[in-house]
Amino acid sequence: MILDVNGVTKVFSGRRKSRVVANDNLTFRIHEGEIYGLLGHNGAGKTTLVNQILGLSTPDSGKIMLMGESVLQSPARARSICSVQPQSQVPLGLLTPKQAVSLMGKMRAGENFDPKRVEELFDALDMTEWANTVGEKLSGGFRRLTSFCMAVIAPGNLVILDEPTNDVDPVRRRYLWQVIRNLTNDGTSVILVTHNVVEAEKAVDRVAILHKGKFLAQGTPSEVKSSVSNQMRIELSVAKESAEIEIPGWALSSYQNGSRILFSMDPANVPATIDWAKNQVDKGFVMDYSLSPTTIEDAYITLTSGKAVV
Ligand SMILES: Nc1ncnc2c1ncn2[C@@H]1O[C@H](COP(=O)(O)OP(=O)(O)OP(=O)(O)O)[C@@H](O)[C@H]1O
Repeated sequence: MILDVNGVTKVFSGRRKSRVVANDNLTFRIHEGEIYGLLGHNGAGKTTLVNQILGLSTPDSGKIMLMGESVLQSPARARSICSVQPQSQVPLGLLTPKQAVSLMGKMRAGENFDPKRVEELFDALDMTEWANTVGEKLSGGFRRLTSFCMAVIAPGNLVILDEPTNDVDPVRRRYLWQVIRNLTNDGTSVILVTHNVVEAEKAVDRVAILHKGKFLAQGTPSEVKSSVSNQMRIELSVAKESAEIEIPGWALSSYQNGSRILFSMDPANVPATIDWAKNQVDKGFVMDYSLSPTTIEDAYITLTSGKAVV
């Protein structure tokens, strides 16, 4: 096992003697070669948890063991076992991606650093063309990819990636997930910290949903989904954002975000749903629709809103 987090609680003091329970009795384990998704809204407690795994802050109670030893007893060891891509952009200044990634490789691997690995990584992410462009002239996406390469050039046993695909285009996102999967094939474990539930569903082996410091669900994406429902969902793009679509009788729950509307339904009602959706398109109320089993995004919304959404 790489990481064993047991009953970790961290409390901050807020304004006027208030207390913020940023992590509330969190327990989970990560095995070799596993990608573990940590999902949660802003302020859910993800960074607080990561900082404690890295030995940058101390739990008020509970234990964190990294590869069999307590982080508390040896925070420096924890930082050498973990490689991190922070959420904020790394200030590259006048360094090029090639210089920054090579520097990090030399710092982490010393004499074992192989410069060919930098070329392989840039090639895998289709960024060779930008390898020698100074940081301040790079787009946000290439800066993010450079920061990702710095985290994985000489990875520790546990790689922690905080929103690694922010600003990255869809094609390179796919390349990036492939690089991550290849890392895990060599036994490296990954914690993926993200708000992007849809993307995480495809990438992770197991997932935890963190909300207001507590885990609301943990397991494989299928386990988390089935803990909430085994329903179907229809997603609609309405023609006008202001359009108010009447909630159909078969809808078990509904959710609207701008021009996107989701309804959940019992699988037995799929034929009626398709007829209804075609009718909405014919009337010009709906631009298009898609029908699918409920996703982890639905489970996430249901769990974190406390409401029966799709
Ligand atoms: N040093 C601190 N002092 C007081 N409160 C803090 C401190 N650090 C975090 N908090 C509070 O703890 C809670 C969890 O914060 P945390 O940064 O861990 O959330 P997060 O899930 O990483 O959020 P985001 O996705 O926005 O980065 C928040 O309510 C935050 O205001």
